[in-house]
Amino acid sequence: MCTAATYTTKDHYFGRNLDLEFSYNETVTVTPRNYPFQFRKVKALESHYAMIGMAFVVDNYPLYYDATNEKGLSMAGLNFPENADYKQEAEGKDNVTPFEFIPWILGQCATIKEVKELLGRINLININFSEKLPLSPLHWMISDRNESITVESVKEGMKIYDNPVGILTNNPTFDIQIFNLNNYVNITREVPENRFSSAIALDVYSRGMGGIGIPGDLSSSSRFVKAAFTKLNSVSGTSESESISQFFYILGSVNQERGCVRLAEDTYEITIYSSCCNVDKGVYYYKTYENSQITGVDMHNENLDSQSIVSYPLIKEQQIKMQN
Ligand SMILES: C[C@H](CCC(=O)NCCS(=O)(=O)O)[C@H]1CC[C@H]2[C@@H]3CC[C@@H]4C[C@H](O)CC[C@]4(C)[C@H]3C[C@H](O)[C@]12C
Repeated sequence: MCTAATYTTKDHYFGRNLDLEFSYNETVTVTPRNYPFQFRKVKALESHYAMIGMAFVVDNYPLYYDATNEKGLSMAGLNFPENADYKQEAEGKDNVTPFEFIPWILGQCATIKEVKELLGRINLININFSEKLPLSPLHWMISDRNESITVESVKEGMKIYDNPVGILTNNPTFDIQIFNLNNYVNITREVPENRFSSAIALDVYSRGMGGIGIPGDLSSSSRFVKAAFTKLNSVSGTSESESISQFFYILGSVNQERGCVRLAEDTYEITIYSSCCNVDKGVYYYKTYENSQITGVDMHNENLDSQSIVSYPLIKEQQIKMQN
């Protein structure tokens, strides 16, 4: 499971939780403008927008999970089992594999408007990265500073949804996730009134009772509701520190704590990392399951005109600041 989110204060923020039972050794990776991006079927991008994000780098190829380019366009891939359906190569289309999708879009587009143009020609094809790394079933959230869309390649074809909430989790398909919010029309952050019945006196004995009914479990449809409510009601100062703190609280509202979701005898799904990218400044912040300190990588501290990718291994140990 995973959750992706956007948030706006003075600047714009994009990030995600990666929830999984293991990790691939992902790194915060900057791809500069002149790194030649090879693709299996379409022409290489010899020069393109620079990007920063979380990637598993294999044979000098960054397999991005989520990233932001220098224009502030961002994109994240999230699990979409049973629903994702990739196609055969088709003539007259841009045939791009799912593991090339993030570089293909972020390399060339600055806005959602431009993304929609490219998506009109794209065909997500069924080619594995390697035998060891077969395709994974994903769907994507793509966001610029003003809007977000959700992209799903399913049996019936490519679906592009406007995403007015700026949240994405996993199954079911996005139309159902959005429809499901109707069931929570009654939820409020205000002190609730007794609308149950005037025949009985009901007491608001605790703060937060307007939220009773928001799901607290870790299923993907429940996380969608919880994260949407938290994000849409978020209030924070506009400084960098206040913005990213609030952002990590939004993601934290749907954290997976070890022990709560068991996959096998000794295997539990956890939030491996949470990220928050300031898309205006190109700074990628993250926390890991064991390291609750925020670590940052600034893409503009790298030479963005170079040809070589730069990767920072995650700092995973807990950082404790002793006060005495
Ligand atoms: C598993 C993750 C989603 C997290 C999630 O939702 N976990 C719940 C699992 S469960 O639903 O609960 O069982 C997703 C998100 C991004 C993915 C990588 C994208 C690049 C690359 C694409 C290649 O084609 C295959 C290897 C590759 C490294 C991918 C591996 C894996 O697929 C990643 C990490």
